[in-house]
Amino acid sequence: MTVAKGLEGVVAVTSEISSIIDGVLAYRGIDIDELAEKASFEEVVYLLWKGHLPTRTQLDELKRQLDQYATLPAELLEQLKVYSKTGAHPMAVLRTSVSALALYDKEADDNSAEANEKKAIKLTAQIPTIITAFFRMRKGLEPVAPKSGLGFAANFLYMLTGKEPDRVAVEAFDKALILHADHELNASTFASRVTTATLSDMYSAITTAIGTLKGPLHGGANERVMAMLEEIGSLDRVESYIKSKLANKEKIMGFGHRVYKNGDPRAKHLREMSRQLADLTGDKKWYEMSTHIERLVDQEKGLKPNVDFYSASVYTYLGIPRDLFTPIFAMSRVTGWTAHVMEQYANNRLIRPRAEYTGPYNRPYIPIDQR
Ligand SMILES: CC(=O)SCCNC(=O)CCNC(=O)[C@H](O)C(C)(C)COP(=O)(O)OP(=O)(O)OC[C@H]1O[C@@H](n2cnc3c(N)ncnc32)[C@H](O)[C@@H]1OP(=O)(O)O
Ligand SMILES: O=C([O-])CC(=O)C(=O)O
Repeated sequence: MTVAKGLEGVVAVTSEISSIIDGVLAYRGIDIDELAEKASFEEVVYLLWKGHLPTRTQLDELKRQLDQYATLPAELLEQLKVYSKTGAHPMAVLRTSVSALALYDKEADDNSAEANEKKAIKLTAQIPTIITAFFRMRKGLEPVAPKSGLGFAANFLYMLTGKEPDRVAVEAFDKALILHADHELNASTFASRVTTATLSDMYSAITTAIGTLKGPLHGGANERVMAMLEEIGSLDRVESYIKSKLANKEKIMGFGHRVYKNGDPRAKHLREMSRQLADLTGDKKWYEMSTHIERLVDQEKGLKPNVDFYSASVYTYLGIPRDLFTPIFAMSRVTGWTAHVMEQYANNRLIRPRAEYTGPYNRPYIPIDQR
């Protein structure tokens, strides 16, 4: 057997959803650079699920359904109140809450294409409500109910703060959601497909995916980037901090990638957004520290920033607390996960690789009294 450690280079499925070819990321064949500049998040969601861009009528209908399903079951809101007193991380709360949503959906175990399309909409609509309700309850505040007609990005910021956000914040946040929506066979998407391939249900697959995204080598890196920026604290401390981490062979969060070796095409958009928000807020510290780190890590290790690096400063400039960064990633990526779940059901085969056994052979069973 040849072992591909970490499954590097292994092509495990065929997919029509997103591609990374020669460092270019495309959703359904459309370059992410174009989508980031021209599309809205809802258009991208439709594109990922249906394979083509929506007409105005189709887009309005999707927005209507996202509004319709954004409210949470009352029982889950009660549960969230309990979770808000535990000190739990929002990703743990999101994982548990998405699993719990299945208990209140009569179609949870219906794996038909129609039921799965509806569940994809429900999950996408409800995750922002879970994140924001938990965030507010944790601060002793009442949750803010979703407001129809605001749009997905604006509604999240509204439910977070209780105030309608300004246009610049909405546009930046919408673009960040587009950039995070799908990414070929990344670890959490793969995990969701493994669960789906046993013919389990969509809620199980998305619960699996959230648990996988949470790790610091994947989506959890964005929160760690901000923790690092805060620990460094000022521009003049960047060089000694980074050089000493690298000398100790420690990883710098937000750098490196399994697939991109010459840079992640999403990072330039997030860098530019960080620059613009730094200008707008008049607080250039996080942006200047980030660009300095980027220069140093490239110079010392030849590593480039991934999607998680500049999203940290972007979300901070938008006033979003650090431990919501990965839940926000999940709130966008659930659209890609559900697209992959539906694609997997449509052409399923159990995913079951092999392991090369490296343990001992031919050992006798020793009775318990003789051990
Ligand atoms: C949305 C996302 O999931 S994007 C990725 C988010 N994760 C992070 O930002 C965490 C930091 N980055 C990493 O840990 C890695 O680059 C990964 C997990 C993203 C990719 O990992 P792999 O493809 O397995 O690469 P691997 O970890 O084997 O790294 C190869 C070499 O580059 C080094 N390296 C990779 N990333 C980094 C980093 N961020 N900082 C310092 N060194 C690094 C490794 O130490 C290793 O060096 P060595 O050959 O001297 O041992
Ligand atoms: O593709 C990966 O390995 C990780 C990543 O960038 C993503 O999930 O967006």
